[in-house]
Amino acid sequence: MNGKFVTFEGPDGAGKTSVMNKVIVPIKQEIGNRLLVTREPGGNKISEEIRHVILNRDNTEMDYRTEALLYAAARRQHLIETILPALDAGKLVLCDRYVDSSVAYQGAGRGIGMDQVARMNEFATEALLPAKTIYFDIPVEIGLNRISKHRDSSKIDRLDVETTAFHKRVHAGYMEIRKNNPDRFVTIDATQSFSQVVADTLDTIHQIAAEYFKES
Ligand SMILES: Nc1ncnc2c1ncn2[C@@H]1O[C@H](COP(=O)(O)OP(=O)(O)OP(=O)(O)O)[C@@H](O)[C@H]1O
Ligand SMILES: Cc1cn([C@H]2C[C@H](O)[C@@H](COP(=O)(O)O)O2)c(=O)[nH]c1=O
Repeated sequence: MNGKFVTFEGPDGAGKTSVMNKVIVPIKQEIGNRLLVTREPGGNKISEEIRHVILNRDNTEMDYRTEALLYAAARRQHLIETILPALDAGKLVLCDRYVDSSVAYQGAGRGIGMDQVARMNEFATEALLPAKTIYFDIPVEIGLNRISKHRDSSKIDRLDVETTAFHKRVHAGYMEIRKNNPDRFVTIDATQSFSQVVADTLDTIHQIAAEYFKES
C-alpha cells in the first residue's frame, strides 16, 4: 500500500463537503489522477445504495445497531472496492467521513458506546485507519444553523433532523476521539470565512501529503 489516506471529519454543517469540492480543483491540477476523492457512506454502487437506506427520512423505524451495522457494511465495501485499490496504486485518497464518524455518531450520539462501535469497525476495516484526519471544528449550533438556513430541504437527511442534544453528544464524542489521537488529528477552525477555511485546508493537505506535490 503506497498511497496516503486522509479523511475529513466534523459535525453536520461544518462545511466539509463544500470545502472538499473547492480544494480538489487545484489539487487535481497539481497531481492529476494520483488523487481519489470519495465519501462515506457511499463511494461506489453498493455503498451508495446502503447510503440511501440509512439516510432516507422515511426509515424512522431503524434500530440504532442496525444503523451502525449498515454504516460499517457500506464502509467495508467502500474500503475493498474503492479505497484499497487506490492506495495500492499509490494515490492520495481524500475521504469525506470514515470510522471516526461511526464512533462519534453511533457510539456517542446514539449511546451504543464508543468502544463497542470502534471494535465493530475494526472488524469491518481490518483496523485500517487514515494517516491523517482533518477535523472541521465548529460549535453544534452554528453547524445546524448553516444546514437549516442554506440546505435545500430535499437534501436534509435522517441524521440532520436529529435533536440538538444528539448532535451535542456527537460533538463530545469527536472531542474524545481527537484527544485520544493527537498525532492523527489536524484541526481547522471551521467558523472562519469559507475562503479562509479553504485556504487552511489546502495548506494542511500540502503539508501532510508533501510527497505528492514535490514530484508534480
Ligand atoms: N465557512 C463557512 N461559512 C459559512 N457557511 C458555510 C461555510 N462553509 C460551509 N458553509 C455552508 O454551510 C452549509 C453546510 O456545508 P456542507 O454541506 O459543506 O457541510 P458538511 O460539513 O459537509 O455537512 P454534512 O456533514 O451535514 O453534510 C452549506 O450551505 C455551505 O455553503
Ligand atoms: C460515515 C458516517 C456518517 N454518519 C452521518 C453523518 C451525516 O449526518 C450523515 C452523512 O451525511 P453527509 O452529508 O454525507 O455528511 O451520516 C454517521 O452517523 N455515521 C457514519 O459512520
